Amino acid sequence: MRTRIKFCGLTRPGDVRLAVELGVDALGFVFAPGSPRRLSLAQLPGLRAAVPPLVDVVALFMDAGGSEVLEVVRTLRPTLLQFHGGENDAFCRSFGLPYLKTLPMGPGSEDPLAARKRYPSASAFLLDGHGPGQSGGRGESFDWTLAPDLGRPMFLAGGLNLGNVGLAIRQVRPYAVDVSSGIESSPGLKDGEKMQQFVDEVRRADFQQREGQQPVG
Ligand SMILES: O=C(O)c1ccccc1NCC(=O)[C@H](O)[C@H](O)COP(=O)(O)O
Repeated sequence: MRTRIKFCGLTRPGDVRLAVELGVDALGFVFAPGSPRRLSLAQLPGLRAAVPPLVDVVALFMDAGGSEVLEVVRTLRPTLLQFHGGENDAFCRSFGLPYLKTLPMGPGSEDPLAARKRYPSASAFLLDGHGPGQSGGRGESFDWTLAPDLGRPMFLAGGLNLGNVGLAIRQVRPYAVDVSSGIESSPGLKDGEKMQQFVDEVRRADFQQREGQQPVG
């Protein structure tokens, strides 16, 4: 199976267009308070217009109120929601869209096998490197040997970059990899070269898995 790719924290239509050209499967747009990647409603039409069919548009929230989520859903028309905070399953599913639930994997985090039981409606889980209650997009990795089979598609996130994503895929075999700061020149501004190289590394790791090859170098 090929590893799906989600780029998170996009803020510019040009970055969106390049991600689409590179074949990225899902694009994450951040609405978390205090994030350097947080978008205003005014930015959304231009970003949305840059996404063609068959690419997922993911709206990411962290403990937002229902009215804020609804306003973004109306304006952005996401295909998936991502909840990063302490939202419960009833809230996450109340918008009538499939959702991803982020599970923190940093120090002090709950066992993900216990945490997933509280989200029976989640379409997938995203394991991220930060601790409970913290924001993401900070390049924090975690011990991948702690990533269990959650019985649903798993997105691996936290500190991925072009230097480690191949190893992550070989070791964890996630459904998808999710990256934000590892493909940026500064928070919110994606770097075209890094985006391209990240995708190349994922494709290379998938090819090696398929062909049973050992990595070179
Ligand atoms: O990206 C943010 O600024 C952000 C703020 C608050 C909550 C979540 C946030 N991002 C979550 C993501 O999905 C990131 O892609 C994920 O944490 C991975 O980030 P990175 O370690 O920088 O690749």
